[in-house]
Amino acid sequence: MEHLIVDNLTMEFGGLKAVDSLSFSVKKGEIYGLIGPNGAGKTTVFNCVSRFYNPTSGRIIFEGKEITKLKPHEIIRAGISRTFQNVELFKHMTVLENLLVGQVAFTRENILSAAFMLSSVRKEERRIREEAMEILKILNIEDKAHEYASAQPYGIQKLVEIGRALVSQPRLIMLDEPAAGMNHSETDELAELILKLRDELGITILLVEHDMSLVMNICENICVMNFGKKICEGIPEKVKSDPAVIEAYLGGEEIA
Ligand SMILES: Nc1ncnc2c1ncn2[C@@H]1O[C@H](COP(=O)(O)OP(=O)(O)OP(=O)(O)O)[C@@H](O)[C@H]1O
Repeated sequence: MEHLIVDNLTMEFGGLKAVDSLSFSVKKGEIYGLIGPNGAGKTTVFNCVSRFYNPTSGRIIFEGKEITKLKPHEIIRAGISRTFQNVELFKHMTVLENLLVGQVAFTRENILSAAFMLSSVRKEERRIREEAMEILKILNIEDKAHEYASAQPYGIQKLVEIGRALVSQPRLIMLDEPAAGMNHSETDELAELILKLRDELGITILLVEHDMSLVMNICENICVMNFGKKICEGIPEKVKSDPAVIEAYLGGEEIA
């Protein structure tokens, strides 16, 4: 079943078509890679799907419903969340608090009852904390829960960023260069984590990443972009040996 369909998407900035008539679809439970040289348009696609950008034309369909006109917070409620290229944590909060920020919006209780701290609200708070701790367990960083985010090495901060994207219980998560700045062993652990998110939580993964060995190892299908357009799509073996892909990457990153 198609989980996410990007249909003929175009995003123009002035005269520049950052995304140019792009179509691809991601199946439910798939790990799908979106790759391409610097400036190819990958992050712009994420920004269109998460509705930070208003696409110039085209449609985005999630679970059979068109989401092209939804607002960013409605996208999260619809079941899609994302991470960003640069880690943007609240550095003076603990790791756990970073996951709890913004959670009030998701509770079933209203602000007025929260003000009186009704027992149902306290229960709701407890539930949210327990869920956040569960996420930290999945990420294998529950022992860091009460430490400051800023005290963590970069690799852990990137996991906290993924944790924040998980609190809304997404059915599809878009990861924007999660391995950037990670060393080899951190990247291997990240690969295991992404597989776990898919296999154990059933989350569909859309991955933008420059680390080609990570992409080739865990993605089932890959869309390669260059200058906003799709130049190749398919399984890793096909993409790796495609002449247009090799040409696009010449002088850039090597394809593992
Ligand atoms: N808000 C914007 N205003 C103007 N141009 C933009 C904007 N966002 C992106 N672009 C341009 O769109 C093109 C695609 O950028 P984008 O960041 O999507 O590429 P990318 O494939 O994610 O690159 P990288 O791998 O370097 O992150 C670039 O030429 C970029 O300068």
